[in-house]
Amino acid sequence: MASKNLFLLAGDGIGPEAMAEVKKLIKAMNDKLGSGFATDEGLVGGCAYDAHGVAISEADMAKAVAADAVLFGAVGGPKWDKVPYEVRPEAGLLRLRKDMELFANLRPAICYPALAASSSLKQDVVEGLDILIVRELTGGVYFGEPKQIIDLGNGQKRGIDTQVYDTFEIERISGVAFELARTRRNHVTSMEKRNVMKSGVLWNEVVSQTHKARYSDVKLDHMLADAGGMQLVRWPKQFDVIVTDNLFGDMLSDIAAMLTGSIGMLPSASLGAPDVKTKKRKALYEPVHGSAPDIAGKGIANPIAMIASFAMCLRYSFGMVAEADKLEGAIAAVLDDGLRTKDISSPGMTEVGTTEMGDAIIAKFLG
Ligand SMILES: NC(=O)C1=CN([C@@H]2O[C@H](COP(=O)(O)OP(=O)(O)OC[C@H]3O[C@@H](n4cnc5c(N)ncnc54)[C@H](O)[C@@H]3O)[C@@H](O)[C@H]2O)C=CC1
Ligand SMILES: CC(C)CC(=O)C(=O)O
Ligand SMILES: [Mg+2]
Repeated sequence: MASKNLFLLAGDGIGPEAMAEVKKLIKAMNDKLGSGFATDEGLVGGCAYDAHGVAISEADMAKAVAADAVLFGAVGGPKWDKVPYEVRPEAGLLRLRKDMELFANLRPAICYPALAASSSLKQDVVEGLDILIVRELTGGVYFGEPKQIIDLGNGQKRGIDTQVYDTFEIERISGVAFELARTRRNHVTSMEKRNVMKSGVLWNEVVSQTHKARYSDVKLDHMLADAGGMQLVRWPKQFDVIVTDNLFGDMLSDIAAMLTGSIGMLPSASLGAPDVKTKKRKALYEPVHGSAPDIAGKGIANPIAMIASFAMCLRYSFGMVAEADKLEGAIAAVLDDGLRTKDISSPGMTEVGTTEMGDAIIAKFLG
């Protein structure tokens, strides 16, 4: 069987702790199921800066581009707060997204039945929740130029970021959202701020045109992004697929994370366009959370977001749908058994560390 080449970038903070659980899972799949994964590892973020003075080396960038899929942990932390902006840890992740042209970031927020009572929201608000945020990932204010701080010479400085979207960027991300909606509950909500932003006006127009031209069978709603944030915590089950820009998608998915119990639960897939000849798409899989410096090194991080990101990798990069379903089922089953990391723990549950949670999920998956 041809190898499935995975490039692992664990990063900083809890990144390596969560990635360790996925490495155990990959080894178990190779040893017990003959899954045929070949892995290589590189440095990204603060650890890459410490080693090479950049947030990702050219050699590791080349490996990421060449891999069938990249698994990414998390980057950043207070240790690197003062490094030059261009080489800050987060720049490594942004470069991966941009250079690999990973324009579509899928962030599913699913409330596992066992966690419905432990959300900070009322049980009936989150029970059965299954929404998908489709975040545009290579445009908007994260990448728009100019992006600078200028000295105004009067004791004042001016910080500038630029929100830019072209028609094709909005068209292709809304196409992804409509296609995915057709496999779900056939409903897309587009979020922008057309009341204050020109890019929001264009976003709204292009999503509507794309809908009319190719996806009129899908229900489409438009919502201002601030109201969308409010509706997400008021009655999130009104949504199926949310499509939004890079910045709003970042913020709305952190909000959605708390509907599921913890940000330690939310996986994501960042996908490029399918290659015209091979149909393969570049892909990077990462938890929605960051490096969590406050809990790094304590062995208490929730590895579920990272493991569920690997499940998305099985599904989207390798077509291993049965294995992906089984892995997601193993996560649900372990939660049903009452196992909880600290972030999702509640009275009467069995609190476990990162390693125990990983081991339990792997055992269920193989069992
Ligand atoms: N994709 C990435 O690599 C991201 C990196 N970051 C970076 O991470 C650093 C910390 O950022 P924060 O704003 O604190 O966000 P964060 O997501 O790292 O942490 C926010 C809170 O959630 C908790 N948390 C996060 N993941 C968890 C997990 N798996 N299990 C249990 N608890 C978890 C943390 O302990 C913390 O209290 C910053 O340098 C930031 O730039 C932030 C977001 C994404
Ligand atoms: C570059 C990242 C640190 C931004 C972020 O928070 C995210 O993509 O979730
Ligand atoms: Mg974020």
